[in-house]
Amino acid sequence: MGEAVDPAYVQAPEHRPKQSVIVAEGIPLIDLSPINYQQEEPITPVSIQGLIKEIGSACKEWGFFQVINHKVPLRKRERIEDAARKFFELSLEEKIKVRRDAINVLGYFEAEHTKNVRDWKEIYDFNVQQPTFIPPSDDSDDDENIQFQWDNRWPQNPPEFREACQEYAQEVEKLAYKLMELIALSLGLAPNRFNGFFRHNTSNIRLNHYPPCPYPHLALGLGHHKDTGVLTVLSQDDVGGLEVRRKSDGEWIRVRPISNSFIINVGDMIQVWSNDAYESVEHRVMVNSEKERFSIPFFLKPALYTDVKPLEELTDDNNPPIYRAVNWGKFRTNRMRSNFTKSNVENLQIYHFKISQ
Ligand SMILES: O=C(O)CCC(=O)C(=O)O
Ligand SMILES: [Fe+2]
Repeated sequence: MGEAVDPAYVQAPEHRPKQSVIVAEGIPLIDLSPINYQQEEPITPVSIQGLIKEIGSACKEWGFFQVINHKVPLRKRERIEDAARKFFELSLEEKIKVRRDAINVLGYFEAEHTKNVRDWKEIYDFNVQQPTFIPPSDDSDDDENIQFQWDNRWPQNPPEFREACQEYAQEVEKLAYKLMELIALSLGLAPNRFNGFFRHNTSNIRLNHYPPCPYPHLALGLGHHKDTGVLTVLSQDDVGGLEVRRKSDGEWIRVRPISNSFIINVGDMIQVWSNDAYESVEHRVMVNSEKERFSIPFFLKPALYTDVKPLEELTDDNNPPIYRAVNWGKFRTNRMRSNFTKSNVENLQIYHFKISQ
């Protein structure tokens, strides 16, 4: 990545980062110490009314919050961070041995596009569960319906990479399910209401590396987007750069790094299940010319065969469903194609599933 500006990375003027950064009050900070997410039984709502309220209003007002006292062991988090750093330090030649391609959707990739502009980053993706592979339902009207391969592609180096990734995945997954119980309760649902959707889940973890960028005022580490899945649990380092679109006024707000915390955000599927009670909110990542940055999102995602539609308990005559069913496998496949290269068509977005009123 030289000094000359590569037009592939240049954002349209309205999407370029602003020089002044608003940190303001920022997204809500929620203390999870009232729950013990290690226990197997669903949480009992009585003792945690306050927490459920906080989660509910954070989901409604921001779609984002930050959690502390989450009980994911710091040691495991540091271990995967260290493995990620060592992996990205390898030569490009080494890294492309596990490079993603049009069929293998997991592994290393350095040419991601978001909304058809190239992101200033490199990534590594792995699935949390080795899938019992269930293809998106037979789709004869879709001539681009390719059979993707979902096998994890582990690099040889650093040697501890695979173990570090898998250990961390287990811990962060437990946290994600506990958060789903809290979110269910905050919507007035039974805590285990969402459990059934994740038996053959397609959850994945992404390692993000944003190298220093010589023209940070023109490019973005990651262009503005919404997360397509159910829930994201993100670990960011202390550099900062993540910005969230504030719902109240549309301003971009910087998320302040807090050590040993996680950033949680609602994805498109919660938006559909909740019939817009909780919305998936836009976010993006700024880069800077001095420091590289690392982040590790865990994306909770349902089984490929899941039809996601507004939950019956949350809809009635006065609040009719505003979405038709979204088949997760098809939605994901379609989006995956568009992340791969620059294309001339608009990406499939969740609003395309809105029932016209
Ligand atoms: O790097 C970050 O802080 C955010 C990453 C993100 O939003 C994503 O990978 O979807
Ligand atoms: Fe994201």
